[in-house]
Amino acid sequence: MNQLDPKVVIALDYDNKQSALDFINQLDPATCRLKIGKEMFTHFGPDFVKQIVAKDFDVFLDLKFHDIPNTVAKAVKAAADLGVWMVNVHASGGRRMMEAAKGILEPYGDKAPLLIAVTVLTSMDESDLLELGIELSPLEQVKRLATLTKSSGLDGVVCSSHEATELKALLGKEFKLITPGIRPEGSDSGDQRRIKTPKQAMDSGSDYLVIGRPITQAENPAQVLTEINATL
Ligand SMILES: O=c1ccn([C@@H]2O[C@H](COP(=O)(O)O)[C@@H](O)[C@H]2O)c(=O)[nH]1
Repeated sequence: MNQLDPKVVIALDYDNKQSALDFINQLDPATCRLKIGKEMFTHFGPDFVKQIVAKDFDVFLDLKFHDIPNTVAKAVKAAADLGVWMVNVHASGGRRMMEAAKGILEPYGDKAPLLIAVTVLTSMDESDLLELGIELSPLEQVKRLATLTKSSGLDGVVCSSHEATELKALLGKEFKLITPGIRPEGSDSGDQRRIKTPKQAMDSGSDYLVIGRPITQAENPAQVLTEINATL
C-alpha cells in the first residue's frame, strides 16, 4: 500500500499494451494508483497485472466478480496472489458470496488486498433500475447494498459520489468509498450518468476517485493528472 495515499485511481482501459505502458512510464506511483479492468485483463491477462505491480503501483483489479460463493472466493484468492491493492465483487451476489470472498483472504493477514463491492454502476440512473424491477432511487439501492456489504465484512464499496455523503454518515468514515463517474469541468460525460468533478467528489466524502477517459484520452494525460491532483 502506497503510504502517500494518492486519491486518483486511473482506469487503464487500453486495447494496446504498449500504449498503456508508454503512459504508465510517465507516471509516478506517488501521484496515482492504477486500475486494470475487464478490457485490459481480457487482452493481456495476469502477467500484465504482475508487470504493473512490479513497477510499484497500487493496482485495483476491477473484475467485478459475480458468481456462486466458491467460484468468487477462488477468483478473489487468485487476485490476492497477484499482489493487487484492491479487488472487487458485485454486492448483488449476496451475503454468502461476499463472506466467502472475505473469508478466503484471512490467511493473508495485513497483506490481503482491500475487498470492496460494486453497488449500482455509475452508468445507471433511476430508469435503468426500474427496467430491472427495482423501484428504488439509485441512492436507496446503493444504501441497501452498501449496508449489506459492510455487514458481510468487506472494506468498502464502489458507488457514485452522489451517494458518498449519506454513506459516510450511515456506515462510518473507515468504510471506503471508491467512486467512478468523475468528470473534470467541461469533460464529456460519455456513458456515465451519476457524475461529479474530482473536487466535488472529494468534498462529498469519496475516498478514491476512479478516472479513465478524461485522463487517458487527453492530449497530455500526465498534465491532466497533475491538474486534477492540484484541485484536491
Ligand atoms: O460503477 C462503476 C464501476 C466501475 N466503473 C469503471 O470505472 C472506469 C471509469 O472510466 P471513465 O472513462 O472515467 O468513465 C471504467 O473502467 C469502468 O469500468 C465505472 O465507471 N462505474
